[in-house]
Amino acid sequence: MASATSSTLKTPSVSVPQTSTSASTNFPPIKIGTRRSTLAQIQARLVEKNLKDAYPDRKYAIHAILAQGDKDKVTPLQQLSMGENAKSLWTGELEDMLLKGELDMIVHCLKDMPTQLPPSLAIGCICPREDPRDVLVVSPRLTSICKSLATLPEGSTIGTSSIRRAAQLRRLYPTLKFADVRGNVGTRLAKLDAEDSPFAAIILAAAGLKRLGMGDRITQYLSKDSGGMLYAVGQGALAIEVREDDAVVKEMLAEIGSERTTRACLAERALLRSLEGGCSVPIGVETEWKGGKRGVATGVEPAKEYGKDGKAIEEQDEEIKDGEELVFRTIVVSVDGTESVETEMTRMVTSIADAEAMGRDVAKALVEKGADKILEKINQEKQWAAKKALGTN
Ligand SMILES: NCc1[nH]cc(CCC(=O)O)c1CC(=O)O
Repeated sequence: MASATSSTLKTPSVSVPQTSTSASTNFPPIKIGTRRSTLAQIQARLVEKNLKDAYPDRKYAIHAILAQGDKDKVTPLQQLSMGENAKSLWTGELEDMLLKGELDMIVHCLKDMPTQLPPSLAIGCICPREDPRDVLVVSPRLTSICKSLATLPEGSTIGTSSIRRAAQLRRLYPTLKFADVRGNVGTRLAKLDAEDSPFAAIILAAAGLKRLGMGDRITQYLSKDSGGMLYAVGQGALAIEVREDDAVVKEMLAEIGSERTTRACLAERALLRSLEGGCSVPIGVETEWKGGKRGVATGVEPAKEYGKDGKAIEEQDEEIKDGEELVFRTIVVSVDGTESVETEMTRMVTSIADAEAMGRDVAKALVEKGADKILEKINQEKQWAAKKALGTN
């Protein structure tokens, strides 16, 4: 992000108070909401810093709120996120506060945001994406002999609560076992490191570890070409939720959003929205901008380094170049890993509408290849499991 001195303040179309008159500093602070975890608070500070660089004369205040999903550590995630609860579990309180004006924006991991937001709330911007990949973190007991999924001892137990992660790995590594591991990133690492830990390794998002300054725990980066794993829709990107009618805050956020990340992530979310029937869909994606004038393949957001304080070390948010195309890969896998459907599509994406159309077309391509049958079966199994848990079956 631009530093405070070098940032170019474009003339906003609405009046964003930002001049260095004494009046502007008297405006109430912009209230930034976030969850209470260390990672959530680092992410909120990152957004605050980017806003400060663009609008140095405004004041900001971070409100870290304990979410329902953080309080309940017992109920299995799959169950907590069923039906009615799906939308409010992590963000319900924060959204209520935003609607009441007690907050002006909420910083979210885009991955955790439902594809449909409550009425009168909207995504104000999507910030430059961190590394979107999943990673393998091997137990310290094994790191000297195991550097990858392929070299883990047969029968090893991998900690992950994500059916997307487990299903993709079952497909390629049928001898591995999987078990739930819950809690924030620090808790999961502690469970892996414990003397009596049942886990040989866990799977985490690179983005969270890097933002926490714990990138040194990464044993293997996973991708289609390494380990055969595609990431979750929106993984690695931060999204800012706002009141739809708050023109001032939206205008401010336009300064810190990323065109590249926004188009790639909105394509991913349009795909998910097209496929889901009320339940979360275990789908892996990989999006990448390729070609154009630079002529080199780059990630969605070229590798950006974060310091231990979570601040971006290097500025990196170039516009999309002429001729650059979005490569969009997907996989849908049955829970047991025995059935799978994959697609790859490459297209010029010159607007958000283009991006969303591409996402919908990718969904069609997946359905044509039979992904709907895999998803239908998963939804049936989930509903059955939920009924059983509630004692109605
Ligand atoms: N499901 C929890 C969650 N939500 C976002 C991240 C990581 C950061 C990100 O994707 O932006 C994580 C942790 C993880 O999956 O390892």
